[in-house]
Amino acid sequence: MRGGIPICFPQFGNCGSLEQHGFARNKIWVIDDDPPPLPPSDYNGKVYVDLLLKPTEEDMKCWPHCFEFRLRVALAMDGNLSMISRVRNINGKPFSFSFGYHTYFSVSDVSEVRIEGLETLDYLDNLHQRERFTEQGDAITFESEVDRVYLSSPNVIAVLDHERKRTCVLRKEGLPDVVVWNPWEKKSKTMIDFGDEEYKQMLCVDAAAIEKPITLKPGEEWTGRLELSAVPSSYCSDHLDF
Ligand SMILES: O=P(O)(O)OC[C@H]1O[C@@H](O)[C@H](O)[C@@H](O)[C@@H]1O
Repeated sequence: MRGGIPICFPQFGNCGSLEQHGFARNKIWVIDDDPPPLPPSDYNGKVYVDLLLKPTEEDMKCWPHCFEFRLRVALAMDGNLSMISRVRNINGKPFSFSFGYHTYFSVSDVSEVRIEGLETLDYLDNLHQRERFTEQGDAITFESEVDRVYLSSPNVIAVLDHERKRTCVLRKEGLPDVVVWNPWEKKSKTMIDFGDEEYKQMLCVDAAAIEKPITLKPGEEWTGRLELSAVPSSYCSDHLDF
């Protein structure tokens, strides 16, 4: 079974020596029982939890850098979901990492979905040895396998689901890249934790930092934010501030 928002850290994909998408998504995180409060400007009736990840001795063997990762997951009264990742270098030396919120969207029919906000951007195509192309179309639509890293994207992206008359809006900060992935029919059949037909009802649109890894000096902290909201499709894209 697949879904949710796995955290890809300290490596996105297979560009590096670590396991695919890094180790963070396969770890048990600890709940911080006494998290710092939300800033008053952000309070707005939100409920939140802070999850912490620190490297184990085993992690240090394959990635020898000491860090603290604080993930705040906040849910607002209007249903908006925010994820705030803070990575701090508590090491004596600088380190670099890549990162992604590997967000699985449930859609009515992927052939009827389009993404707005990525048109005209350059992307690396994972299906062509990461060769660089430039997006030509108006909006991104789907009729075959897609596995791309769109570069230097705007901070607002919309996933429009016509059949469901719903638009999911991604607002991001600190995350210049966007990965778009759907395995389509042939690849789905090779994935043991994925039904043969499940590609029709999903689409991954991941806010990420991949092309230019993040480097932190000792004591430095990086923040990457993602906010997801769902609005009726009639509201869409003219009202969005791309
Ligand atoms: O099977 P995994 O490790 O969860 O990865 C799924 C996909 O995740 C995407 O983000 C990658 O771009 C794809 O290349 C990859 O196949």
